[in-house]
Amino acid sequence: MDLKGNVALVTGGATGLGRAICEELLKRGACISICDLDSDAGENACDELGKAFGKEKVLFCHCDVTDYVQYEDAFQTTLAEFDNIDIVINNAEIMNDKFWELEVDVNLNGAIRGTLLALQFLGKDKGGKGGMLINIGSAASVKPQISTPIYTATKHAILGLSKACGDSYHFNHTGVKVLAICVGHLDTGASSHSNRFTSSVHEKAWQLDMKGIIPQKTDHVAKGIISVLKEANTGSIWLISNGKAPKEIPYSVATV
Ligand SMILES: NC(=O)C1=CN([C@@H]2O[C@H](COP(=O)(O)OP(=O)(O)OC[C@H]3O[C@@H](n4cnc5c(N)ncnc54)[C@H](O)[C@@H]3O)[C@@H](O)[C@H]2O)C=CC1
Ligand SMILES: CCCCCC(=O)/C=C/C=C\C=C\C=C\[C@@H](O)[C@@H](O)CCCC(=O)O
Repeated sequence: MDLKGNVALVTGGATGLGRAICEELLKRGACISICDLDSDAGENACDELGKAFGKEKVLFCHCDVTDYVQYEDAFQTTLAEFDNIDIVINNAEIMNDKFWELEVDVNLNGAIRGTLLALQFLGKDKGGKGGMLINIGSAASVKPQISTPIYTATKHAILGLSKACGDSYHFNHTGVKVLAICVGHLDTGASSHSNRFTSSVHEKAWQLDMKGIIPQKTDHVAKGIISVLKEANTGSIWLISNGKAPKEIPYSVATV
């Protein structure tokens, strides 16, 4: 897919899946703004990707998604550098139920801040040109991860946020397509720290959560995300897990 001339802002873009997404976007001609709390990793990613794809195409903005003002500054800086923002990817996260208030603030409140800012900066009803907002969910958005109930709660909430904001009622006003892409386990090696669980019972449950899981390469998932970007309908939910191709999944709710 050709993304020439598009500008994407990616939170948590310094490492892991976020960085792989940045690389795939650059390969397709987009400019990227890496927004991350980790300045060393962010500057490093900016240098390396700038060398590979052109310095003028890559920007690093130090940004803590728990801080609305910093997050808004990142949008302003990106706009000043590239003149437009077409794609926003809410990817930053932590998985640590021991620090659950921070976990909620990064994973859920951070995605809410990113959603409000994307609608403010991209929304046609706010003078923008429309665009696309991708919220990165997890397999834990649709199947409870019993070792980390609070992480599970944050990732379930991503679906409600994306479905409601991505409804065609809102899209007709804003021109901003909203998708949730749920990702299964990655081979980033981030999975094994024991100090992310609230008790030894929860830590033991991790073995059950990991049963039958095939960890995925970040570049496989990043490619999958790019492949659904343009064709997906607003409000749709996608799953990329166990190394398979992306598939659209239904949003199940009881009749009310
Ligand atoms: N690692 C896995 O197995 C899975 C990951 N996911 C989802 O994929 C996405 C990416 O995960 P990974 O690449 O594994 O994460 P990671 O831990 O490798 O990278 C997360 C990035 O977010 C940044 N970050 C953390 N807190 C931040 C904050 N307050 N403000 C700005 N940036 C912040 C970190 O500095 C880091 O660069 C997340 O949304 C995660 O929930 C979903 C399923 C499985
Ligand atoms: C059936 C449920 C499948 C759930 C898939 C899922 O979401 C799995 C996630 C697995 C690992 C996530 C790791 C996240 C790591 C970051 O929180 C970490 O790199 C941040 C460093 C701080 C820390 O160690 O706490």
